[in-house]
Amino acid sequence: MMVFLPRRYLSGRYLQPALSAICFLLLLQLSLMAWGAAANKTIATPPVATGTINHPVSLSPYLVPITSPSDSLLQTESEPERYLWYQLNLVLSPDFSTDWLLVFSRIPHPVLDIYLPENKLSTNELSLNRQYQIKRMGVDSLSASNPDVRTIRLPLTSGQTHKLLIKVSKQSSRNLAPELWPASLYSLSEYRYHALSASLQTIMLAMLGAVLATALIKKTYLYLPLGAHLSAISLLLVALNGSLFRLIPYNIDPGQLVSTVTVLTMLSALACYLNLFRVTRLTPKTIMTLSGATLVASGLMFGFVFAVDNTVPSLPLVLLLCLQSISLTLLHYLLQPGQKKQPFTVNLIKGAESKRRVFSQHFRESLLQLNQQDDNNELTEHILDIIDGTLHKTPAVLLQYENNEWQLSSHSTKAKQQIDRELEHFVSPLTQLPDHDSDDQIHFQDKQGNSFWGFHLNDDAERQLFLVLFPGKYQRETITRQQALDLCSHIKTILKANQQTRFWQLQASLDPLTGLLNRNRFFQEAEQQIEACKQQQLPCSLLFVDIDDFKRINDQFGHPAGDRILVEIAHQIRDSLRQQDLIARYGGEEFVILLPVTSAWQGTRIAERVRTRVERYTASPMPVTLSLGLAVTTGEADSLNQLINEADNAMYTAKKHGKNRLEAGPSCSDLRLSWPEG
Ligand SMILES: Nc1nc2c(ncn2[C@@H]2O[C@H](COP(=O)(O)OP(=O)(O)OP(=O)(O)O)[C@@H](O)[C@H]2O)c(=O)[nH]1
Repeated sequence: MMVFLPRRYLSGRYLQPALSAICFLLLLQLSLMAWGAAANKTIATPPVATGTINHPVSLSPYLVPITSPSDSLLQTESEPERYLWYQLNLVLSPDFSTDWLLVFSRIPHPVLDIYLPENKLSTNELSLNRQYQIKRMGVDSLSASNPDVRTIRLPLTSGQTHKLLIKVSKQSSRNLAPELWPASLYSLSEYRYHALSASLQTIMLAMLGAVLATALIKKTYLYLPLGAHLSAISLLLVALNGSLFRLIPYNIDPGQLVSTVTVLTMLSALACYLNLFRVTRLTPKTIMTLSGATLVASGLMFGFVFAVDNTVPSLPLVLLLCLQSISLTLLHYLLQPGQKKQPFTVNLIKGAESKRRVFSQHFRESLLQLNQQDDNNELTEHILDIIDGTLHKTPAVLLQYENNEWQLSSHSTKAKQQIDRELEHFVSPLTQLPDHDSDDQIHFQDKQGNSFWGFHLNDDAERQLFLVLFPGKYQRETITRQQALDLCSHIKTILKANQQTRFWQLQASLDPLTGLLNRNRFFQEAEQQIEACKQQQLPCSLLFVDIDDFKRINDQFGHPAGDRILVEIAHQIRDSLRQQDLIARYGGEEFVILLPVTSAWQGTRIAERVRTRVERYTASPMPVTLSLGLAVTTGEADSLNQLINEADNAMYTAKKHGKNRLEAGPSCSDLRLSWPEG
């Protein structure tokens, strides 16, 4: 039962007192048993079996030892000292006239003769005298015609007292005291009951073994209630078979013990159902199955406790209990309770077949606005607004995975914190979703029964977007799964369109060979930057860059190799710039670089860095150098075109002065530059 407790109760603080209490109860039980055994010893003669209405006849677990048979005819036996004699008196209630069987589980004695009363003799049994017939069951008397028979039929007449004499050899092959012979007396119907319950017992023990093995292999506590239940029902079957009565003190009423174990069996079955409710994902079908089974289990229990009135269960009830145990075991294997350490049960739910619901015009318009969202944060904010408006304020958390990092956004701080706390348990199933159908979702359920639905929203490999909704507890969800699926499906469509638009916009802005900005895009971006700097009265510098003697490279290595070198040099230039600098391929082997918020002096430092990096770049088949021209904004009237012209002219001056150098335009006149020669 410990497994139903929250883990904090398993800490030392609670565990120690619990263990002490259990030890105390066990000690108490042992003391009572010892007291019972001691009290039992004071009874001189164990009771002899007698019949009543409720117990027509029962066998005393102790046979009464007698010094010699009372019958004078039996004293004619040779070597009487080799044998022990026992007597069993049976009184069969007048209401019962069925045949009775005396069953021995084991016969380790060379001689075991049963002297039966003479009435109801059958013709093929040996008659010794008028009063008794002998049934030889000892090991020495076994032969092909008398095989190992352990069961004899007793010719008992209703309402009469029967005296049974048992003669055994003193030595037994296993030195087993006769008092401990496992023998039982059954009516014929009881015997069948015994055989059936023995088979059931085997099945239950096999299931118990399988369940305990599963619990060990999976290292999970979740199968333990089932283990306890199967143990209880196995114990019940053992008790019903009668074997248990020989292991317990005589003064305990076996009927009461069986009743107690029966109630324990039913209670543990109920505990198993509760456990299944707790640890499995509850679909309407499972709810129906589990509720029905729990009702049957409760009905059985109340029926037994109140109607059957403290007696041993009937055969149909035992059969029902066993069937219930089998179905409980099957349920456990079919519903597969979640793993240990996993705070959630996690299930993949395949996408619904039904068509998407058509949303209102207003909703579609609000979704379409997603197209205009360039900024990621604005986009997530907008998605959250839509979910708020559409899903009746169902808490939602957006999980973004970008640059190996998870970012959470939500309008509900509580929901965000909850996901944040258990992030690793959420993300590992969520990241499996992109491999599934787009409408598939993950259903998480925590131990309190709260559901979480996880969806994958986009197909962008660099930036994955997931949505986790908190629809509510068990089946009392605020929204239907279909509503959530419809919404996600629409968001996915829009995000895809948005992503494609952005992709093509980006493609149109880039130079196809080098991947740098193209001229048009450079003009758009650079004009905005210059305008922004002008407003804040900050300088902007512009560099015009040309690769020296590129024709020679082409001529020597061919045009394709020239292309590769051009790309490599372009990347070398880009990598020696700051993040805010804009670089574009101006044409051929020429590049323009806008350096925002950069004075002429800072511009010369950056230009020099670019020049030296390319000069030192040795991976190309021949040394490559750059000629650069610098211009800087000086006042209100500066335009981008003017800057480019001035920097271009300065670059030509650099070519004229020997290449592999920087020349500054007139706008940088206050600079006193000193460049290394050639
Ligand atoms: N491989 C390749 N070559 C290009 C590309 N664009 C322009 N060129 C070549 O670059 C060379 C430019 O030659 P020029 O303008 O004479 O100048 P240069 O040889 O670099 O000499 P200087 O500018 O005086 O240092 C031409 O041969 C063009 O064919 C290109 O995309 N790929």
